[in-house]
Order: sequence, then C-alpha cells, then structure tokens
Amino acid sequence: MKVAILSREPKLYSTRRLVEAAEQRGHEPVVIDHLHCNLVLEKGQPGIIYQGKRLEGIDAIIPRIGASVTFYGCAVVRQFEMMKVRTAIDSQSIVRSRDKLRSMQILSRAGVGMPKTAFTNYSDDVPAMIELVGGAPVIIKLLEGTQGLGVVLAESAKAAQSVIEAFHNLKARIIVQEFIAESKGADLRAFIVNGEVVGAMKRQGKEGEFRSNLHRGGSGKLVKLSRAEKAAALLAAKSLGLGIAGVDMLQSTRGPLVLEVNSSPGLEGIERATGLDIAGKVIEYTEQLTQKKKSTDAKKA
Ligand SMILES: Nc1ncnc2c1ncn2[C@@H]1O[C@H](COP(=O)(O)OP(=O)(O)OP(=O)(O)O)[C@@H](O)[C@H]1O
Ligand SMILES: [Mg+2]
Ligand SMILES: [Mg+2]
Repeated sequence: MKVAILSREPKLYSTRRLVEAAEQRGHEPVVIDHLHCNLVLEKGQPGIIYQGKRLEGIDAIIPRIGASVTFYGCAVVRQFEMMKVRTAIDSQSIVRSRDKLRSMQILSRAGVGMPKTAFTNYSDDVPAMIELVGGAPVIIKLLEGTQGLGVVLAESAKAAQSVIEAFHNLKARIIVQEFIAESKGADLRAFIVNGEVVGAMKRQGKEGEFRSNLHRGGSGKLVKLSRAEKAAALLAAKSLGLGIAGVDMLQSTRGPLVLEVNSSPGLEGIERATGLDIAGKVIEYTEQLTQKKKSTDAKKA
C-alpha cells in the first residue's frame, strides 16, 4: 500500500519509525506535512494539493497531528476521508480526544473510572467547585494543555481559589479534579492498537514532581497491566472511537482512573521502555483497514 504519514517533522522518532516499519513490510511510505496541504472543494471531487500537485493513489494515512494544529490538521484528515482514503485515526476522534472536557464527558457516560472532575462557567463560587471534587488538595488543568504544562496541584483551598481565579481572569478554560495522592507521581500509559493493548509503561515523575510526563523529566519502565487496567484502557479508547490510542491512567485504591486518551501517542517512550515494535503494529493495523476497504469495494462492484 501507499501510506502517507501526516507529520510536520520527518526526523522525529515516531515518523522515522513508521516509515521504517512500512518499508520493512514492503509498503510505500511518504511523509506529508499536513500544514502544507491545500484543500480543494468542488462538486463531487474533494482534493488535496501538495507541493503543487494533486495527491493521487494514496491508500491510507496515519495522522500524527500536534495539539497546536488540531484544527487545520483535522481538516486535512477529513479531506482524506472525503476522498475515501483510509485513515488509521478518524478526524472526529482526534477532535474529541483533544478537548479534555469533551473526552471526560464521553468517558464518564461510558462508565470508565476517572478522578472526580468539575467544570464551571462561573468563578463566583470557587469554594463550591473545590468541594464538588472532595476538597483540597485539588488538581487544576487547562482544557487543552499537553506535556504536563497547564496542570497545577493546589495543596490548600486558598491556593486553589487563587489559581482558579487567575485562570478565569485570563479567560482560560479549566477543569478542577480530585488529586489522587496514592499514585505517588506515577501514571500508566497503555498503547492501544485495534482493540488490543500492544505495550504499556509506568512513568514515574522525577523526585518531588507530581507530574509523571517524560517531557517534565519523568522516566518510563515496562509494566504488566492488571486485567482491570487493560479493560479500562480499552473501554476508554473504544468510547472515543480510536483504533490507535495512548491511554493515561492513575493507579488508585479504587482501581485504574483514566486521565486522558491521546490520539497521536508518541512511539519513542513506549518503544524504548518496552523494547517492542509498536510502529510495526500501527502499520499492520493500517494495512488491515485498506484490505477491509478493498473487500467492501469489491462487494459493491
Ligand atoms: N488528578 C490527578 N491526580 C494526581 N496526579 C495527576 C492528576 N492529574 C494529572 N496528574 C499528573 O500530572 C500528569 C499530567 O496530567 P495530564 O496527563 O492530565 O496532562 P497533559 O498535560 O495532557 O499530559 P500529556 O502530555 O500526557 O498529554 C499526569 O501524567 C499525572 O502524573
Ligand atoms: Mg494530554
Ligand atoms: Mg497525560
């Protein structure tokens, strides 16, 4: 198959690994910078112009859309969908997963375990917000933060009050969340491909840091997930409609609590921690999608 990896950076570990894994399996990979795709819309013929030419003959795409370009990136993915190109990750699911509030709403309905979370439009009654999630300490999060930036631990109700007021004053949307102390600065990342956990790691924040993000100095180690952890991760990815996902969970006394579901999960941390060929799994899944398409097209014909 001719598979396009939508990525801004051919040199990035994840991009390189996907190219390599596709080549190893006899496919023809190309890296396309989604921000340099121009979309053309006309009757019956949605198209994409890239480097001056109309894109033709692509069987499937693997989107790697950064959080800062969700809008444009998803428009490009949607255009491929309109052109009947198979995508390893749907545009809809990327949009859903990018908004922490929207995804928590979906996960809550689906019965996925999560830290108790509150959201409000008013800053008038901050103490009530804090009480809603069980009182201080609480976590305060920007709705569209990533890499652990925009996640604050407020140890006291007073600190929480001033942080929430400051964010509201900046017109930044936030959620307030119960702080799960027993996870001790660690979290679990489950990498899911096609309804299966293909690799998992435990990330531990550096000394004195409650955030376990690798970008904040945390380190990842191979871990074997419990049955409940696997089930929670799979249900979370499925509820958001993601065939490929990185599900972040905290270990708590009441079982796994899902924090978020990433739709462009990085490969470097998970492949280094587990020693597994996760890129290969992603390519094999994408291959299956194109085969499914071929057989439905054949049936229609
Ligand atoms: N409610 C909580 N209780 C305890 N620790 C938490 C809580 N929420 C977040 N953390 C810690 O902070 C880290 C960052 O939080 P979260 O994953 O929600 O933010 P992020 O900025 O979107 O990160 P990512 O780069 O993974 O997208 C988590 O990995 C976890 O270690
Ligand atoms: Mg995130
Ligand atoms: Mg996270």
